[in-house]
Amino acid sequence: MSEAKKLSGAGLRGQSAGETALSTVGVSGSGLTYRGYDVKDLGENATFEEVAYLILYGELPTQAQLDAYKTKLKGMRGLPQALKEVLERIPADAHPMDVMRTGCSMLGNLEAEHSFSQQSEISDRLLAAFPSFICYWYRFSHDGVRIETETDDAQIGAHFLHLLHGKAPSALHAKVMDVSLILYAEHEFNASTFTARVCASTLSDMHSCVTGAIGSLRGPLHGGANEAAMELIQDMKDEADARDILMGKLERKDKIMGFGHAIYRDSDPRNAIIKEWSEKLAAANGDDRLYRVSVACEALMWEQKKLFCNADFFHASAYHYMDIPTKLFTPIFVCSRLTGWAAHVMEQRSNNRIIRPSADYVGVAPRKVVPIANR
Ligand SMILES: CC(=O)SCCNC(=O)CCNC(=O)[C@H](O)C(C)(C)COP(=O)(O)OP(=O)(O)OC[C@H]1O[C@@H](n2cnc3c(N)ncnc32)[C@H](O)[C@@H]1OP(=O)(O)O
Ligand SMILES: O=C([O-])CC(=O)C(=O)O
Repeated sequence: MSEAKKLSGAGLRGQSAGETALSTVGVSGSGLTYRGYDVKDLGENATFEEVAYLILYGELPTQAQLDAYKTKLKGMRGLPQALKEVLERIPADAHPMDVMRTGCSMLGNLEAEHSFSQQSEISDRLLAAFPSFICYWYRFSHDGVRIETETDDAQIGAHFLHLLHGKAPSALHAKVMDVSLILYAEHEFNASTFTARVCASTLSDMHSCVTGAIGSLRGPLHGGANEAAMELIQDMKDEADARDILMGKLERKDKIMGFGHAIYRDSDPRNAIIKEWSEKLAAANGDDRLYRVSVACEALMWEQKKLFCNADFFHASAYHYMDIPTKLFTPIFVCSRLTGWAAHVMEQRSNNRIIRPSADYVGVAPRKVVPIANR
């Protein structure tokens, strides 16, 4: 078993910022559990709706609870007219993460959280509505169509692909989306979740917490890495080309997106799972170039830097094989991580003290204001 990564230095690394009962990350160097269940076990033996229920409500559902939950979520997919009008005004060249942020914020105006007793309803509503509003905006701004966001798909992953492509996905694509949503659902005190918790600690509303979290997830050092990884691999012709491109980047000391992790030491347990599905998609697709160059990148990064793929790297090829436009990669992460964010907000609220750390002052010594005419 590997040792835990040495955690110290800037970025609050290694400092406990609170307690959580939601997940463990890299407790023994690698490994990820949601409420005590290994993510691999969940990926193999549960669906995303079961995992969302586990994260938001504390236990895996019974069949009756799951059926009722799926029916409930299905009934919450519609968008208010005012939100559609806002989405229609956002230009096609906007970043979809900005669309998510605006959509979440707008829904907070239309369906505000007036009391914390509404927190579970609001979380379920966001979980159901996120795929609707990213696809509504995308299809309107790119194809000029106003889609109907209430599909009959039982699961969120299939529903997303259906809205995006205008037809129900294959069983393989629906399965991969479902697993992907499970992998991205929760990850302890990562940057976006911590953003949500800081916001929650002021006793703010759920939509504000989630809107802030979306902003944090957008950056390429966090969720935005899956898009950046796609941009890296998309033009690699073959394994040799992949090695040349990466060596050049390493010589220039560029960051390679989709590699490394703040907590894990020698692997991210989500990588092996999505990598396997990417390989299956490549085979089904009949063109495995993206998969092969990704494997070559993985080998070279380990050989040269002892850096491993995080959850984002093989998601790039997997999503591409399912015809998902690159700029929608990080919004899918949002559709999943909403579960973790919302559960952390609820956990923070249940035992709250405002999060307000201190800073080490490194500025100038105390001084007097010089009258403006003498400066
Ligand atoms: C779902 C997710 O959010 S997973 C993370 C997604 N983000 C990325 O893939 C972006 C690329 N990766 C990174 O920038 C980093 O690895 C982070 C942000 C994830 C973690 O950052 P840190 O905890 O500061 O990394 P860590 O302490 O392990 O870095 C050790 C060294 O490896 C280098 N390093 C880490 N990751 C990379 C990388 N992807 N490419 C090149 N060098 C890297 C660091 O620059 C550092 O070098 P230094 O000691 O010379 O400064
Ligand atoms: O934990 C982190 O720092 C980033 C990450 O992998 C995640 O949020 O899924």
